[in-house]
Amino acid sequence: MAIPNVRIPSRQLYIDGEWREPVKKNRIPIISPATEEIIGEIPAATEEDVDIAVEAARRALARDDWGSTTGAQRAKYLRAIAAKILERKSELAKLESLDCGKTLFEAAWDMDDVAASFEYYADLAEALDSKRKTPVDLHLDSFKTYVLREPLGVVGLITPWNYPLLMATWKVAPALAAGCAAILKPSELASITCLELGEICREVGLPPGALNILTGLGPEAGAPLVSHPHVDKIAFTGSGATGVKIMTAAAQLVKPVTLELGGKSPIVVFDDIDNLDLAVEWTLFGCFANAGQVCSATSRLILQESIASEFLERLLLWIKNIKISDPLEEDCKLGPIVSSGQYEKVLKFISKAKDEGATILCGGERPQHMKKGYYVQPTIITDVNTSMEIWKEEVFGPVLCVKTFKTEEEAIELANDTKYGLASAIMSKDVERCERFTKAFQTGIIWFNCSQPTFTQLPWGGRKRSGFGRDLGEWGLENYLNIKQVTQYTSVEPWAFYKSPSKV
Ligand SMILES: NC(=O)C1=CN([C@@H]2O[C@H](COP(=O)(O)OP(=O)(O)OC[C@H]3O[C@@H](n4cnc5c(N)ncnc54)[C@H](O)[C@@H]3O)[C@@H](O)[C@H]2O)C=CC1
Ligand code: BAL
Ligand code: NA
Repeated sequence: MAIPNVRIPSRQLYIDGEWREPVKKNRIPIISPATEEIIGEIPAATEEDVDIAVEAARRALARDDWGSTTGAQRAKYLRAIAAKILERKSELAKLESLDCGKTLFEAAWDMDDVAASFEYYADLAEALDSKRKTPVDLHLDSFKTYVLREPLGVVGLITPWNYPLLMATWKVAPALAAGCAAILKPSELASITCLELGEICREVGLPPGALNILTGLGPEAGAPLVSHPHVDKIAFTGSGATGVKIMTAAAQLVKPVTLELGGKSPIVVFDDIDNLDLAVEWTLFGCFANAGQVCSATSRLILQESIASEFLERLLLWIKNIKISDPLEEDCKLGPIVSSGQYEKVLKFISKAKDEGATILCGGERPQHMKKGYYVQPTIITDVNTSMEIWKEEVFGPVLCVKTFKTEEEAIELANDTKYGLASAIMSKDVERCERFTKAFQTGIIWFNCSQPTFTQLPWGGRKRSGFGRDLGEWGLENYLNIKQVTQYTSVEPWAFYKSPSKV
């Protein structure tokens, strides 16, 4: 892909189909994770802007041009958005890469996934028309009933920085498909492409207020959305700590939430694998793609003892081939961490692991050849025990910790030895064993002989401290629908529960 010359657009908040300056006129600098320089700025919304956006969303729902649309009509908007994303793919990919530091190659992948997701939910929006009203046969003469699937209302979508436009799309696309009016609050660490989604919505003529985009800080722009009485639901992806705050605030209003939080996912490798290199490559990809800043990263390698030394030797050879560079450089496979705060946090995890007695088998530091930017070498940590922080806590960086096992039972116990429950992977050629692990793994996502491939059609979400609810697939759409039952008495006979006065 030729790297286009792009300018970072200077945008305002996207409210009611227009660009609007934040009431308090505050802005937040955009800091390049690759150079540490300020490369632009984004508007910073506050409570006042949230109020204006919620009103705009409510008006959109009350207006025929959004509130009375069929799924087929909404599908046209979603397809038009997908087409614009693809038209601007190389530019958007570069903006994403500049903003969050992911490699240009991965950013381009994200843009394909974004477009595919809008197209997928366009199909589901169309299909919704025939399911909008579903009769339920009670086999009774005196009652006729049906169930309606309606848009849930005004929804608040709070998203992270690791896949900025993709994580926003996983929520925006189904919310619009369902007919909701949405307010998106992307992460202050990477909002550029989400603001461009606003421009795309404007260009395709999405009715004003159907999607509003408020950039800004979590406590200033996210929290008021959660506690706003006219926001009917919050869908969140991000850290466990913020998830707890959101659930607590939403509970005061009995507001439904879905939470996609972090993980510390295992990848279990058995000695019967046919192809060692294949397993090694998936292990690397499972932990180092997107510089390890993936909620489902398989960051605990659980390795059968009989192949441990051979496997680790191969891992070290493969790691040498990972090109660490400016993420826009061709063939870059590991870019910087998103921000100085996250960078410091990752390095602290590594030094704590050392302090606790673990061995840094490779990496563990800033790569010597990168003088600027928040780069961390791909890191493998061994001699880990299950009480160490590095075994228990999500690092969100390119850090793999390793433990070995002898028996299948031991492997299952280690895999499930975590408060999280997002994903698990198993590498083995024994299909029956893989089936046993499917049952035993306490996670919402299971990968056999791979790690991380993610498809729009399949449910995405976790258990335990990884949260609840599912993005993607038909489950993603259900998040934004209100189920309403309608029961009609069709008989002319009296109900006859009370004694009728006419008969006294
Ligand atoms: N599950 C996942 O995909 C992600 C997990 N994380 C984890 O979170 C850690 C910290 O990253 P952060 O960027 O600080 O995550 P965060 O959870 O604070 O941020 C996610 C979103 O929540 C918003 N937010 C923050 N405080 C809020 C509040 N009180 N009310 C409403 N919204 C609020 C943020 O502005 C952002 O849009 C990472 O080190 C990583 O472990 C981070 C990003 C994605
Ligand atoms: N693979 C994208 C899911 C996430 O990290 O949130
Ligand atoms: Na950024």
